[in-house]
Amino acid sequence: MSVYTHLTQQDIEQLLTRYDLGDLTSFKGIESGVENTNYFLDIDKKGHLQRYVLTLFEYLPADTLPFFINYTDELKSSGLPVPNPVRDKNGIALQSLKDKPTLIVQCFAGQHPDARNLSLDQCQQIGTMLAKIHIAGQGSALYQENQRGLSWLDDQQKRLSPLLDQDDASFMTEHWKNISNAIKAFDKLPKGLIHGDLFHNNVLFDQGKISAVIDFYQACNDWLIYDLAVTVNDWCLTNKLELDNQRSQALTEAYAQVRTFTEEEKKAWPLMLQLAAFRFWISRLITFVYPESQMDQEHQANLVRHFLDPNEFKEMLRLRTNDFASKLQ
Ligand SMILES: Nc1ncnc2c1ncn2[C@@H]1O[C@H](COP(=O)(O)OP(=O)(O)O)[C@@H](O)[C@H]1O
Ligand SMILES: N[C@@H](CCOP(=O)(O)O)C(=O)O
Repeated sequence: MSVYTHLTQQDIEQLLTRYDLGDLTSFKGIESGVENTNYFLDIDKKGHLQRYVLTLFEYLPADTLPFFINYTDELKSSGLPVPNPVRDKNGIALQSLKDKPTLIVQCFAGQHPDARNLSLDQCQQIGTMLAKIHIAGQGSALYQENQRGLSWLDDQQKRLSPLLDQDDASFMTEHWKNISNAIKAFDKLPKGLIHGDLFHNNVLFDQGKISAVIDFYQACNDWLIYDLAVTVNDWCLTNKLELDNQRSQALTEAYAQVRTFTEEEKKAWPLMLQLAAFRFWISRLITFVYPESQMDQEHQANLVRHFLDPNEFKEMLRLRTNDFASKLQ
């Protein structure tokens, strides 16, 4: 499970004294997280039980968090179902617990959709939602560099390739050379605030409708069409990891109903699918090759981490490179 930092009832009750939320009735570590430590908190306020999610950030430094707080506040103000942090009695969102930056957010109802059984309707809903997220971000003054953008990818592929077997190393180097060269031809792709990690396990559905989009901690300014490619690469797959054309069409057409694609975005689409596959191949490889690198000893001892299979994205990269049929309408 991915609860890296263990909390006692006393730890949480102490934190709650800063808020006006009510009394803790129970709490439970959330096993499904990947990056951070999350707990469900059940809190009773005058006989009314409310559930919250407490997050301790294991890697993100406190000074990066105001961006995410402000961004989710803005999205919430635009009427989108995203968890923005609860404020304490002094109006402050960002706290610290066990020396980790800490936030409490509202817990939304609903379940993650079943990865093996994503329906056309769910794909349409997420396409519409992503376009609304992009439109909502268009007027924002907020800015955050993509920490997993082109220069990070360039550094990481140099660092990783000597550690891979020869076939994988040359596959990586060659694909990166092609992708990073091809991107230079596109200098007018619309940019804005993106989610950056809109996988199905960052979305909740309740009674058939999206009830929440969560985990904005990869959000940043980057190409909007790249965000769509990240989403399609997770939501629109056959069981062989090819693009499922029906789902992909449903998702991208629903998106385009809200935000029209530019001609340059249409041309860049096959490349963006490759870039998105490359990005997650790299980030998943890092957790395999350097699983301990970002963690201190105390946390390693507590840890059974969810390892996500990098080879899925390597295979996706191979398939997307040879896929000449995928088009945006
Ligand atoms: N606001 C929320 N409402 C409901 N469930 C949530 C909320 N935040 C997190 N969760 C649950 O906790 C799990 C882990 O949260 P997530 O933010 O994805 O963690 P990580 O960044 O560690 O992957 C989610 O998959 C979801 O089931
Ligand atoms: N959705 C990602 C997991 C989160 O990626 P990270 O780069 O934010 O650690 C995946 O499935 O690989």
